[in-house]
Amino acid sequence: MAFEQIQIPASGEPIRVNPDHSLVVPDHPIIPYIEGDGIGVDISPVMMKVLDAAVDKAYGGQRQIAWMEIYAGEKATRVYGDDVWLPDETLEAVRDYVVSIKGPLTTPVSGGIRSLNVALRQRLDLYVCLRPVRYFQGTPSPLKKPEETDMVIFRENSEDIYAGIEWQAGSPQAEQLIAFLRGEMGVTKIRFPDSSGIGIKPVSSEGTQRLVRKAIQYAIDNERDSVTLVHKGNIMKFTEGAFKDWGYALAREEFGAELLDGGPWCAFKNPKTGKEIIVKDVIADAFLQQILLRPKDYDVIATLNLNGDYISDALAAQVGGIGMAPGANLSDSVAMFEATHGTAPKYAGKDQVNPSSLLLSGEMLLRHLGWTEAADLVVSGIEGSIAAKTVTYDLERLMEGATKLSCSAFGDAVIANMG
Ligand SMILES: NC(=O)C1=CN([C@@H]2O[C@H](COP(=O)(O)OP(=O)(O)OC[C@H]3O[C@@H](n4cnc5c(N)ncnc54)[C@H](OP(=O)(O)O)[C@@H]3O)[C@@H](O)[C@H]2O)C=CC1
Ligand SMILES: O=C(O)CCC(=O)C(=O)O
Ligand SMILES: [Mg+2]
Repeated sequence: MAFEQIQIPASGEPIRVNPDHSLVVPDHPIIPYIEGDGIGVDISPVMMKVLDAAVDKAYGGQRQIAWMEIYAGEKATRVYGDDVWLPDETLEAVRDYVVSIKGPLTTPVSGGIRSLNVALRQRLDLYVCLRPVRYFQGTPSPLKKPEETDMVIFRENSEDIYAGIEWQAGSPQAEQLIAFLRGEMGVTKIRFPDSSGIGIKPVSSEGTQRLVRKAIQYAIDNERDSVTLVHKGNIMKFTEGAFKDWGYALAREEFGAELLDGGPWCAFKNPKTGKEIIVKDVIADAFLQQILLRPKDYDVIATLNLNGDYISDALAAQVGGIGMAPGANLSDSVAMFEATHGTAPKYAGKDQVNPSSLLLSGEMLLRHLGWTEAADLVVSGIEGSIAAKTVTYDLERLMEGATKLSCSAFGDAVIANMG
């Protein structure tokens, strides 16, 4: 395989995928990375340094990541030319090298380019956005008992209003669609038809089923107690309401769940442990207050794309903020890890922000490779740094007696605290 701009490291080998989707991971896997816009320049080098140190410490030089830079966002326009934000060879590399990691990418509000993050997820059909939310002892939190927040979000990543099918107010397309809706579909509820932009919200049974299947399987494999379908189905009946109905139907038909008290809640026995797993649902607005008041009631969360976006940042705040929140975009074979937060432009290049989101995304990557010893070292390094109260500005400003470290110095503290 030859690329135009991507340099393939001579020292590494690609990861391969077996027909059953399991990975064949060489000792020197080539891992593509996108540096990212804004604070990407701060956190990505720290992430690579920390992961390299963890792998070295865990395997004494026998294993090593061969990093391969690939390009998207502003850096891609510098490397490939003015209007190239997401080169085809970046998509090819993410697909063909199977496991990758990215920094955040800027999306302008209102006009300008569409989200490159959404484009990566859609074009590679990375249909699960997996965002675990856990508490690290000592992290400042607005909650009295932040350790009770322990949830894993499965956010549908390929459809919903987030797919970006929309037309600007006053455009010929918006006018044509509004005329069609009013003239041929009998729609009378568009309050200001002459000045409305229009967005479309596709939600399918196929998209819902594959997402909810993954969430339930995760609950089985990780011995979790419940899966909650979060939706706004009372208002958006045939999109969010259908998500709930299709999710419950899948739990019954594929996992043998039986109705509890006449339903719709249902439950089945975990085939691995015999323990009951409850499948339940909650309306999204109520959920946002319950995660603050009764976080212990929630475990694995399956939700639609936009809800998942909001819920990710809300839950992150409960355990210390989006500087601490990792994630992964997954298809059945390809995995692209990324932080939950964005490019935080006001901090770009200042070596200030918390790299933990990306470090913990890297920790998920190591675990995905089966390199659990190295993954555990990243966790212990972060735990040790927080316990020692040596933290970046976002945590320091909320802690008493803490020492404020730069982004890169925090990475060094994580390395020093491994073990
Ligand atoms: N997956 C992706 O690539 C994502 C990209 N984006 C994009 O990022 C851009 C900026 O979005 P914005 O809404 O400002 O959201 P951001 O997540 O970039 O930043 C919002 C605030 O969160 C805090 N924060 C973010 N990252 C960190 C960190 N690593 N350490 C400590 N604090 C952090 C900062 O808070 P404080 O000011 O209190 O210090 C920051 O001002 C947009 O273009 C958006 O589209 C957004 C989300 C995800
Ligand atoms: O694509 C973007 O710019 C924002 C994405 C986002 O907020 C997210 O995935 O959590
Ligand atoms: Mg978001």
